[in-house]
Amino acid sequence: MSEAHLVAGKATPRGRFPHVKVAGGFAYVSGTSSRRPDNTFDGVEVDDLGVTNLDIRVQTRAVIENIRDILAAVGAGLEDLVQVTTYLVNMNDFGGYNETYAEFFDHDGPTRTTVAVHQLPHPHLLIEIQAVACLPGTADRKDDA
Ligand SMILES: O=C(O)C/C=C/C(=O)C(=O)O
Repeated sequence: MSEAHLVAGKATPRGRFPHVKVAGGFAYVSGTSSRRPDNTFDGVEVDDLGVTNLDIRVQTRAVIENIRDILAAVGAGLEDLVQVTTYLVNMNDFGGYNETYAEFFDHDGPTRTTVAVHQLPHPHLLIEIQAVACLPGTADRKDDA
């Protein structure tokens, strides 16, 4: 038994899949980017000369905040995350990503894996994160007992 959710107010998925699926006391969040509901992106600026500047810190923050909003729709929060997989298009961005990540999580946070991939679904994207949370109030959580 599982329950798929499209979350109002978040960017519409670019394909036929939900933002998050709840199953077995866990919430599985689809790959999430810095895309805004109007399909523009946080962490993307075009200057007066038409040069596009991409900011890994701004994108990382926006991704995590989008995941926070998606989790809120199923009654969970960033503190409930148990596993995170991060996709970067360039490992040179690891430092900026890692610094911003540390503003949200510590060593007691979710397990994490970070990999570099050839491309993400839009050329302005530097980062995408997929995550799993353990829902509050489920039998798997010792701290709810
Ligand atoms: O929603 C986005 O902006 C990026 C994520 C897309 C996917 O992960 C996907 O289409 O599978």
